[in-house]
Amino acid sequence: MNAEPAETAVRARNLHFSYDDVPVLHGVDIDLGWGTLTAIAGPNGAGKSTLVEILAGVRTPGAGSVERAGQVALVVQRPAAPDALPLTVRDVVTMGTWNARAPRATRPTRAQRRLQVQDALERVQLADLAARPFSALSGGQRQRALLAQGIARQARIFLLDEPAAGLDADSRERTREMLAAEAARGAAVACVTHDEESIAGAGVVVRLERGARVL
Ligand SMILES: Nc1ncnc2c1ncn2[C@@H]1O[C@H](COP(=O)(O)OP(=O)(O)OP(=O)(O)O)[C@@H](O)[C@H]1O
Repeated sequence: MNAEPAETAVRARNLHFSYDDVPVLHGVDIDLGWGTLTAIAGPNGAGKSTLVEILAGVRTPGAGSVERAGQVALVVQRPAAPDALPLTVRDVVTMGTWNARAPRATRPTRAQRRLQVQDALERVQLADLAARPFSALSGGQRQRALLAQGIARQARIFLLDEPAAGLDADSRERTREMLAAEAARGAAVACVTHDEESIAGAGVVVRLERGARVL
């Protein structure tokens, strides 16, 4: 059953973007559907990361529009958080439950937050590593911890930027399974990927070449 208010989670139209004066996106349209796993494929430099950052709202397009029908979690493999910060994996996931904007009466209690965090850690198979320093995780594990942070935050739109290199086959498979599971729960999931199996397993494949959609 799909209880979401709209079929489209993210709707972007006619996106243009330039770094300084170098145009890298030329009029890209993309829709991400609830309950759908979308693979964003294409050669190096095609503009995939830039597109995902615009969809997530961390970059502003030079022209075009983006509508989001839910909260977004952007998952990158090498987050900007300095490695010197003594955060455990559980701390990072718990940060997802801080919502200063919510009225006090609707904020989860400490016990509810603990359950949300535990559920999120289990869904990404990191419960065993919860007490580890976040900085000691591998790239794939960090990616899963950030996915868990989004789950704990109850984000319904997950955008992942997976670099070409760095994940072994087992890690790629785990990530694939988790993303498919979140999509099966009704989330909108989009993943930049060079992994043929991820592309084959996605419900929708979007392909960018030189800043334009070819699929
Ligand atoms: N911060 C930046 N400043 C200037 N140019 C940039 C910047 N980031 C990316 N670019 C350029 O914009 C273009 C698109 O880059 P982007 O990272 O979006 O592509 P991509 O498809 O994600 O590539 P990859 O598969 O290699 O990650 C490339 O030509 C890149 O060199």
